[in-house]
Amino acid sequence: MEVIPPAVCGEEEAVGAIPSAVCGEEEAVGAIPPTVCGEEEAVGAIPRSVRGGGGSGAIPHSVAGEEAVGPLQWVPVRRRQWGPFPPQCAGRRRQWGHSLCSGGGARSVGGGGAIPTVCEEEEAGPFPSVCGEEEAVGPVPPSVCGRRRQWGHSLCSVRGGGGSGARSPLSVRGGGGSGARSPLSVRKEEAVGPFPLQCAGRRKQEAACPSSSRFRSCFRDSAPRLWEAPVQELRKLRENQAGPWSSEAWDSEGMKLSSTLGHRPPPPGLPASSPCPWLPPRATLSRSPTPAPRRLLGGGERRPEAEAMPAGGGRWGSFWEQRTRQLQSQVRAKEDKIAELETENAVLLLKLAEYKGKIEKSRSDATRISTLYNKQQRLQRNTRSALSQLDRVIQKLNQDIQAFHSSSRALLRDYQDEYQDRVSAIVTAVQRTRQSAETLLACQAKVVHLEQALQDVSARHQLERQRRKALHNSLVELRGNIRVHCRIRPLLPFDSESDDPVLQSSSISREVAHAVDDETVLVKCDRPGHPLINKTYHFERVYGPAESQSAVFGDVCPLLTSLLDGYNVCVMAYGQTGSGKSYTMLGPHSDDGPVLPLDPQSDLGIIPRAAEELFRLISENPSRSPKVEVSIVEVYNNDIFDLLAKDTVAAVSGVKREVMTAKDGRTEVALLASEAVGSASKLMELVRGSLQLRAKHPTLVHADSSRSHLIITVTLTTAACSDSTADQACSATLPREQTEAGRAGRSRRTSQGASAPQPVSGDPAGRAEQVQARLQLVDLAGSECIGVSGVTGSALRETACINRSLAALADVLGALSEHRSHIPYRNSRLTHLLQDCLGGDAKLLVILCISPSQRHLAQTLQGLGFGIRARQVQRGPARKRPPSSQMEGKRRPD
Ligand SMILES: Nc1ncnc2c1ncn2[C@@H]1O[C@H](COP(=O)(O)OP(=O)(O)OP(=O)(O)O)[C@@H](O)[C@H]1O
Repeated sequence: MEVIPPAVCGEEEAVGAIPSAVCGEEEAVGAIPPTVCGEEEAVGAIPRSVRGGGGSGAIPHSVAGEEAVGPLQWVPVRRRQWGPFPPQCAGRRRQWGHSLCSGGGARSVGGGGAIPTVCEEEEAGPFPSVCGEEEAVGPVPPSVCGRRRQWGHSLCSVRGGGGSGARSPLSVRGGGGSGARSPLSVRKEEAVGPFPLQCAGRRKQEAACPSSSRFRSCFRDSAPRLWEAPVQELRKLRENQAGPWSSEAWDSEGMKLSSTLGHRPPPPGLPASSPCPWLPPRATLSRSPTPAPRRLLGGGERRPEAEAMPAGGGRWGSFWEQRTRQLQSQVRAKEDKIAELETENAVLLLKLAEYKGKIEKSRSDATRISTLYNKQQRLQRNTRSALSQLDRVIQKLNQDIQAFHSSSRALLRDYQDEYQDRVSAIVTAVQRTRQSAETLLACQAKVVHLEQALQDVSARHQLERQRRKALHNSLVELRGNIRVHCRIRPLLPFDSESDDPVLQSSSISREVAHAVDDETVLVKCDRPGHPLINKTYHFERVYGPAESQSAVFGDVCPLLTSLLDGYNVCVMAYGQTGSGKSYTMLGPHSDDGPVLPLDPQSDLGIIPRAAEELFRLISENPSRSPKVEVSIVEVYNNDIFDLLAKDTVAAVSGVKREVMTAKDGRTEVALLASEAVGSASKLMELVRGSLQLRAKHPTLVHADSSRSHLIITVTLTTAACSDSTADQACSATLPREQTEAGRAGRSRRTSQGASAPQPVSGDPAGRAEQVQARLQLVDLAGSECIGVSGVTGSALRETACINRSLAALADVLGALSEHRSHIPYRNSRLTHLLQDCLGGDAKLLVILCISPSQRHLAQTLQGLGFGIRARQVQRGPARKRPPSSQMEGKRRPD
């Protein structure tokens, strides 16, 4: 912005004629000339930051002060138009100013700014001298030189040689090289061209600058405000100079303006006495006698030419011409400066865009950073909360760990204590175990020794037992004793059903009979109100409740061998009702009766087993082929019924028969039906048929009680053999003891003159000698107590007959045991029928069946007494049956 100094204005008025160029500038004071507007726009467009930067070293000191003051003053605004000045240029300006103001000495430097003001340049006077000084000063700054060159006829044209290598500030900044120019600087130079007039070039630059219109509008807004202070000051000066200038006022105003603009030495050609270098010396001024009132020139007004120029020329004319040229060159310099500033402004705009882009980028970065920061904050909050939770968890874990450690230590201590205790206990136990092991080894040695000794003793005991048995059997054979085996049946359900209520309520055991061993029976006589009495009974064999049918038959089997050897054999089951007689002789009750063949696990009794064994033995020696005949009778109510015979008249089975004594002394049933059988099954078939006819009646004790004595007689008729042959045959079949006993018996009987005839080798009539042996299997009816069995009527009579017949049997055994002269066989048809077995030479085996139940104790004791009595019978040794021819001549009377 160009402002006309007041000094100049006053001077113009004093002169009376103001050069046109100056007038144009004066007009610009009121109305902004286009050129000035362009500069103002450039000023207004300069960013504040850039302006601030321009003051660093390159801008005179007044810039900073005025910026701080507020409204821009005219001088600082001009200085600010220089914009950012390179430091090196600042130094050159300083030199330049020094050269320009060489007459003033240090005044240019003392102005505080490195750049000489336009006023100083205006006051520089004729430039040839300046140019000479400038050349002498040194290289002109490229930017300055470049601009000077463009102006051509300006003072820079004078120093054109020196500026040949100069560049505009942009070119210097862009490349700095001598030939290289930035496109921007080139455009500017081309646009400006030879500087004809400042406005033309500026207008072109404005057109080239896209923001010039915006700058202009901005300037219009800010120009009045910017100009207000200088214009006011100028008006004040002119008003003050309305009258003739006094020397004091002149000096005062000059000094004031000089101090305002900066204290600089006056330009060459001006007297040093002038207080203001802008004003001519007071003495050289001529005042009009009637000074015209001072006024400011408005825009568009033109000072009359007569007033503009001094009338006479002369020194003032040359001054004004020089002044006009100076101002024109100054205007051109300003125009050039404006272009430069616009260029710089464009550059700054580019920078501004760049900075805006950076700012946008920075904003986006800041936004992103802010987002990240927020995320980080949230993450930190989450992390803090998580850390706090984790911290609490860690604290809890630490507490748990401490508790665990404490408990672990306690447990460890307990474990160690327990471990020590256990170890000590184990050590003690090991020591004891070692001692025990040693003791055990010693004991084991002893046990081995004792076991060997026991085995020896057992072997000796078994041997002795066998010997004793053999001796006992020999004794039995020699004495002719009746063998008595006792069998104790198990307790059965019906035993408890009919128990006495008194017994049921008491703690007395219901089982009173026990098999102590295989030869001893123990009976505990424990009755309420009576002392306990234990009675033992010894028999040849005692079977406990658990012993099977096969075990019982095992002791019967040797008698079958004796049967085949010609001995009469009788197996009789004796006992109370329900004691197991029929079970022992026949087997479990069934409607079909015992059925062969035998199952090894079968419960069949002695009769079916004996039948099968008999035919098995016969089959083993087929050379002898004995004839087997079977007869079956029952003694029912003291009558003998032939169960194999059938009364054709009465058409009933079971014919009553009578017992008779044969010529050989044997008792026989007259007209007894007998059937030859060739097999065990045939034999058992007859047995089953007979059992269908056998009298049975249920009682309170036994639901299937037999009411008769069943006698099955199996007669074996075998061809007789000589003694030697018979002995050989007998020795082959009989047990050794029996053979020996038989020999002993025969020898004894023979020596004693026994009536039994000896078998002969032949029959004088030429008939073949035959030997008969009988096997009688007797299932006696059970003795019973009438009060217990609860029978009445015919059953009562049956019971009475049964009891009487059994009593007769017991009497016979008693008589035999007591060796009475009279044996009452005929007191009962049963004893009469069994006379040969009881008192003869038959091998008699009585199987005494007893019940273990407390309820049957009396009958058990009675049965055991019968067995003991039977054992006491000494009938002499058993004998083989002689041949029939010998038997005919020997009849023994009853
Ligand atoms: N040793 C035993 N093992 C299993 N049951 C047996 C035994 N002895 C007998 N019994 C059973 O006892 C019951 C009576 O037996 P059994 O018919 O043989 O008596 P009993 O002496 O013949 O009687 P009665 O003289 O009245 O005919 C039968 O049901 C029988 O099965």
